[in-house]
Amino acid sequence: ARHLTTDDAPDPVTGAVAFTGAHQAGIVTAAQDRLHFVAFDVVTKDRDRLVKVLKEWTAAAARMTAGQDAGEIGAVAGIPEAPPDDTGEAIGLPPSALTITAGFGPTLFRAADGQDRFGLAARMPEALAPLPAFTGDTLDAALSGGDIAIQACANDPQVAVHAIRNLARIGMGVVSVRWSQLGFGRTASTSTGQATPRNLFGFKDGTRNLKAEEPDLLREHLWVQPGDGPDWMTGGSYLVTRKIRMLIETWDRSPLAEQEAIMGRLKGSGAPLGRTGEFDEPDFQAVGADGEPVIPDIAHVRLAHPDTNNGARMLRRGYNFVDGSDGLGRLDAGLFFIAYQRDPRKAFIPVQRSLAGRDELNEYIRHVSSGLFACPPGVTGSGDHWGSALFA
Ligand SMILES: C=CC1=C(C)c2cc3[nH]c(cc4nc(cc5[nH]c(cc1n2)c(C)c5CCC(=O)O)C(CCC(=O)O)=C4C)c(C)c3C=C
Ligand SMILES: [Fe+2]
Repeated sequence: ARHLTTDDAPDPVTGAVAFTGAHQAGIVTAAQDRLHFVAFDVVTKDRDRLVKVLKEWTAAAARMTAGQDAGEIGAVAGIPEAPPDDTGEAIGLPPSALTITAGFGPTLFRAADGQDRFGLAARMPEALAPLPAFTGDTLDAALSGGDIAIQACANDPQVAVHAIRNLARIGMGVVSVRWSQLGFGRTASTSTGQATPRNLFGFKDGTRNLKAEEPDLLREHLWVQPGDGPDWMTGGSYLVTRKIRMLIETWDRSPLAEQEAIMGRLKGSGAPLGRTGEFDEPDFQAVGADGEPVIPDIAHVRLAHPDTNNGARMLRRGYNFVDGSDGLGRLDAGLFFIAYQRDPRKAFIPVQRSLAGRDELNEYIRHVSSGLFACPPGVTGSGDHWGSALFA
């Protein structure tokens, strides 16, 4: 089991990440290479049926993260007359550092028409108020929101997909898939032991991130603290997802120096402009021989920096995606942005407001989907389940 400072390293022998602990795994866990993310709509009005699924999901998630079949009988050991309690495509595959992380969306607490669907409205945290609209948003409602989100991350795509598929199977009749996203390359490091990966613009992404080895910063910026809101969220974290289409063909025709000015960092090393090392502090005061700031005023890293945003910090954990082509001769590619934080009103919202109006990057990106979810603390033992304190 993990402690407050959370050591989420996979077991050296089995490659499994512990499922139980003070916090959910899959947040500060060293970002795995693959993602399958799903947002569900709850299609029942029956609160007991919903809680039953949450219990079954928790048991299945505990089993799958340990490398076992989703159900106790397994994919091939049951009676021939019944559908198996596991779908089988992960037979023989190791745990692959699978983590399964659950969150609850605003609409679970209160429907768009104000209806208190499951008697939870009084328990909705203020921090879960729906995100505001941002300048330039081109969101697709069908790809946004959702009552319950499940993030499955693993180092094998088949293991991540198997996890989501089996939870969807177990939830049939109670939840239905609203939207889902595959991601193939992490775009962030969440541990100082990890090399910084690159996004599809070719830049190192995740250099300056909250990392597992900084417990004081995690307490301040990542984990919900006692007194922040309803008790059921203490030890949890708020998840923001944004599917961001990247116009990579346009980007690929822009000069290297322009790309670096837009990001505010060098493409090769990832160093801030004017410095040499990836982890050097950016110098936002430095002025070049031409009298212009070395890091332009509209550079992404300046606009996203805590100094520009009242100290705002978040743990980014996104993935690259390519969803085929768009029918116009271009790849449908981008970044599935994932950020966890103690309070989105003090992190994602102000930072995105700062970016939305001014960031030069906006010429090359489109936000097409948005999600906000309250991820409760970790489950602590065999009697516990996702949402136990919320539904108590
Ligand atoms: C609202 C939050 C953010 C969105 C949306 C976002 C989109 C986005 N970012 C990149 C590429 C990079 N971002 C980098 C740093 C960075 N980005 C955000 C926030 C959002 N980015 C923050 C808070 C930071 C860190 C700022 C800091 O503390 O210095 C970087 C630099 C490397 C790094 O530090 O990670 C890159 C590169 C893309 C391509 C993108 C949308 C598609
Ligand atoms: Fe960014």
